[in-house]
Amino acid sequence: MQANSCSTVAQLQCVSKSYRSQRVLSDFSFALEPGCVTALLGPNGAGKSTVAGLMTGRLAVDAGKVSLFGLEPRDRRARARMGIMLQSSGLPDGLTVREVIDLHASHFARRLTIDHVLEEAGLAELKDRRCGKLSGGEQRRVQFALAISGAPDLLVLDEPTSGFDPEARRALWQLVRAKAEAGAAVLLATHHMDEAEALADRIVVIAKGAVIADGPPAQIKAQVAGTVVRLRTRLPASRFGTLPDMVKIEERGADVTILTTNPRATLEAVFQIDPALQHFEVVSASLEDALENLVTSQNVQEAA
Ligand SMILES: Nc1ncnc2c1ncn2[C@@H]1O[C@H](COP(=O)(O)OP(=O)(O)OP(=O)(O)O)[C@@H](O)[C@H]1O
Repeated sequence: MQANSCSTVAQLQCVSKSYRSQRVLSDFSFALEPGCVTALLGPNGAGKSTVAGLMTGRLAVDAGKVSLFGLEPRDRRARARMGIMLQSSGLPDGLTVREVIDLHASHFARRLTIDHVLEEAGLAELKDRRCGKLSGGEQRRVQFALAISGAPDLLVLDEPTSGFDPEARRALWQLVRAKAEAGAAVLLATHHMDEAEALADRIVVIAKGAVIADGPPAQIKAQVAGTVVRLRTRLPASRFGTLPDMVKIEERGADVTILTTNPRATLEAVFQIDPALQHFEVVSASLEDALENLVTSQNVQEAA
């Protein structure tokens, strides 16, 4: 992905941002391309919402430049091409679902029809319900409906599926993919690995306000090349505390799970400690393990 590609939808160039004395982003650069879901992944407080806030013009940079469709992000012409679903945004309790979508969509020249939005967001049956009487998950769906109602070229979704049941999550993922396939650029801020893996064409991992990995989901996984060794042992996990190439270890009863970068060396050491070991398996690390590994190794490098 070329940061300066002419097809870039949104771009942060060498951006810095602090809240009072706390520096959240330093010299941060990042760009979004059309037709691509970019997941911004990272631990709590990494700066994901701050990146989304700067890109959408809700926050102002201290230094550096943000451009949206080649314009200032607060420019009305740029905002007209963007749909946003934030972590928290209230809906008017007294308006029905249809009324609130109608009201919101009326600000956009290129709006979709209300019936189309209701259908796409799976809200047709709830259209006459007052927003104050919706469940948390249903309110999130209305927020998604508002985000797509102006037929945006850029969709910014901050933790879009929080409060969703598994079926509703998958339904929203399908809708988001369809928007990207139709050409929209999608920025997805999340700390759910399964969400990033299911949805994203590209994952950008940030920790402490810096990009520590950027690539397709498979590449992020391969970058760590971690392997999980699972054991069932009678020994306490503390006996395995200093295995070679071990990234982390977890114990649940007799089951011990070890994330390692060298399964052969780790297993050889395990057998030396527990020669009677009968039950073990070796599997590829999940994206979640890969992320944890990346963030941990970044912290270790910083401490060195
Ligand atoms: N308005 C604010 N005033 C002061 N500090 C803030 C403000 N907004 C965010 N921060 C701080 O900036 C840092 C980055 O916050 P941000 O919300 O961007 O992270 P995040 O990656 O989105 O976190 P989360 O996953 O928890 O939503 C955090 O330490 C947070 O406490």
